[in-house]
Amino acid sequence: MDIRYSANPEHFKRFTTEEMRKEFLIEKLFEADKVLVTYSHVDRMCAFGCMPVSRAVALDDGIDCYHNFGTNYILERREMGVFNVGGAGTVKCDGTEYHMGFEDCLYITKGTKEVIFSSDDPEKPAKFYMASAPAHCSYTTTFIPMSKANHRPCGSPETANDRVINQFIHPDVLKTCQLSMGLTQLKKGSVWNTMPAHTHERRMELYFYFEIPEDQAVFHMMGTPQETRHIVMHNEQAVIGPSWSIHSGCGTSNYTFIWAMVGENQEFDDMDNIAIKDLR
Ligand SMILES: O=C(O)C(=O)C[C@H](O)C(=O)CO
Ligand SMILES: [Zn+2]
Repeated sequence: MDIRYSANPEHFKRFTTEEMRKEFLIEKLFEADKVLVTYSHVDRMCAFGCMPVSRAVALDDGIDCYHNFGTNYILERREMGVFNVGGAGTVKCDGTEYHMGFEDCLYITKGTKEVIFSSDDPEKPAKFYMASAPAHCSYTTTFIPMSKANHRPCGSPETANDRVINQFIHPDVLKTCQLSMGLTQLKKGSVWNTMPAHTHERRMELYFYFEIPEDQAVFHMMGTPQETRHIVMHNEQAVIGPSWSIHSGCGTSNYTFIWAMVGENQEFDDMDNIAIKDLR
């Protein structure tokens, strides 16, 4: 398991490119028949990736659960959101199967003992991207297709940020302890996400970028609004955004990303918006 301790904004000012990447970038989430996990000490958010190819793979495959989480199974005191960003596949939660196509989402409640991933076709394996945070009560495991999400169009072609924010794990859709998650799609020709930028001292945020063409990249902006830096991201990579940092990106093409937030509240619009002219 890859463990990340949190950096503060004063130290961040002096980070080299390599130090920034080591601290915040999650370079690899998918490897055939493995579960890859990054455990961030920012709000104890974890990013998981599982790509089952030749066999069904359990969530705790290769993970010493008691050593890393101090519990008997991973979701004993955690909740989890799952998005499929690959071919069709199935997530089995304590015996109940959820068949998931591309960009379908599943919320898995705290208390789910066994989670097993499989792909319909090894030639087109499913890729399950997951975010998980501590939870203190159980809600209902819920399958959320794109049709059930809240859709919030925003931006415009003139400012190259025409996009739709799709809120899947959100208080208007279902109850969770603290996790909220969604997927933002940029229109062709639009390259900026989350611009104008914001911070939210009340929540951290994890971004997972996908549908970035092989030869393209996203420049993910981080740092305090007065002291910004960037991390170059390639397809299917994630980045940890502490509460003090802006989180915005500019691609060399359009792309899609999944955001996941945890913290003090679940108020999506509780943001400290920053005017573009004030960014440094
Ligand atoms: O494109 C956007 O803008 C977003 O998707 C914003 C994220 O959802 C976010 O940062 C929520 O706090
Ligand atoms: Zn945000």
